[in-house]
Amino acid sequence: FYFYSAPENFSEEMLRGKRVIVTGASSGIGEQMAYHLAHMEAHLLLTARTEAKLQKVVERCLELGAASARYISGSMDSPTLPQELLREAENTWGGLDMLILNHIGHSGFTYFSGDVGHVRKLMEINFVSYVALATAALPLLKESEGSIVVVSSIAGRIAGPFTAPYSATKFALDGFFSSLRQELIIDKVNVSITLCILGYINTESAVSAVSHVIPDTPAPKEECALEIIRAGALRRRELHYPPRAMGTMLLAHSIAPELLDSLIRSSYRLENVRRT
Ligand SMILES: NC(=O)C1=CN([C@@H]2O[C@H](COP(=O)(O)OP(=O)(O)OC[C@H]3O[C@@H](n4cnc5c(N)ncnc54)[C@H](OP(=O)(O)O)[C@@H]3O)[C@@H](O)[C@H]2O)C=CC1
Ligand SMILES: CC(C)CCC[C@@H](C)[C@H]1CC[C@H]2[C@@H]3C(=O)C=C4C[C@@H](O)CC[C@]4(C)[C@H]3CC[C@]12C
Repeated sequence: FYFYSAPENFSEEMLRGKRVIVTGASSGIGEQMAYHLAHMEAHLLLTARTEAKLQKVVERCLELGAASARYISGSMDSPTLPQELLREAENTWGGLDMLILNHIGHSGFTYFSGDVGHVRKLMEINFVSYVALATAALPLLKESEGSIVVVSSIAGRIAGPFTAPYSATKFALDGFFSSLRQELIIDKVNVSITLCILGYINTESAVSAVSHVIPDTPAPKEECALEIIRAGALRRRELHYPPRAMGTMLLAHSIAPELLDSLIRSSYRLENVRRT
């Protein structure tokens, strides 16, 4: 079924000494992934825009036991940052084992305003930079038989209201990386691609964007971060987290998409959506 067999059981030792890049590592799920990986004694190269936050995360990673930890700050709308990061990995480690693509640009939770420029910019940050990073990393990952982990969302499989530009960027990731996975298998290249389909997670940015509209309790970012690392290490095709809620949504979407759409609309506090 698969030309190589993936490991069945996860243990923290799988990450010991591994060389890992995490994007969007200054806050939220990316920050939590950095802490888990540090505890597992991985080598870390972190990135995001805010240098002051990255400095603190790197410090904490070293306290937690990271084999090494450094950062490069910059915005993913810069076309040179992906190559800069991979050059750093090659120069300091001589290779790379895992690339975790997690960053997103800011997007509101509201009716589509008609701002096409915002869509273009978000595509650049949330999608094109992922392609550029994976492209720059592929030679190193081929050598190490490493892994690419792409953090996406249920909003990248099922489109709900108020996330049109964001959803588009996440659907694009699925199209690109699912096609690339097929090509790697055809070419017998042993680099795994894991797509993470996440539900509502309790990061500061998500809670402040949607808690006035979405009454659900968000899932914990710490556990979410660990599940992403585990799925990547086990070379899984996809992660669904939280598993039961995402499983139910995806099943409902395939059986009765219109019914699910209407349930989603009726579960939101529409009167609280801020029109900009
Ligand atoms: N939280 C949730 O409910 C859900 C999250 N997800 C996915 O999980 C991932 C992480 O989300 P979450 O932790 O909530 O997000 P956060 O907003 O907490 O973190 C986003 C990270 O991206 C960085 N970032 C923002 N803009 C840029 C930029 N222009 N260039 C480079 N880096 C940038 C931020 O740092 P800085 O500002 O310093 O650059 C930060 O480190 C995303 O891929 C998201 O789509 C999926 C489903 C639900
Ligand atoms: C079937 C689904 C479309 C609807 C149900 C689940 C809803 C409640 C969940 C699932 C995915 C979630 C969003 C997400 O992926 C990422 C972000 C980016 C962040 O910066 C702001 C919040 C936002 C828009 C989340 C909002 C809440 C969403 C729509």
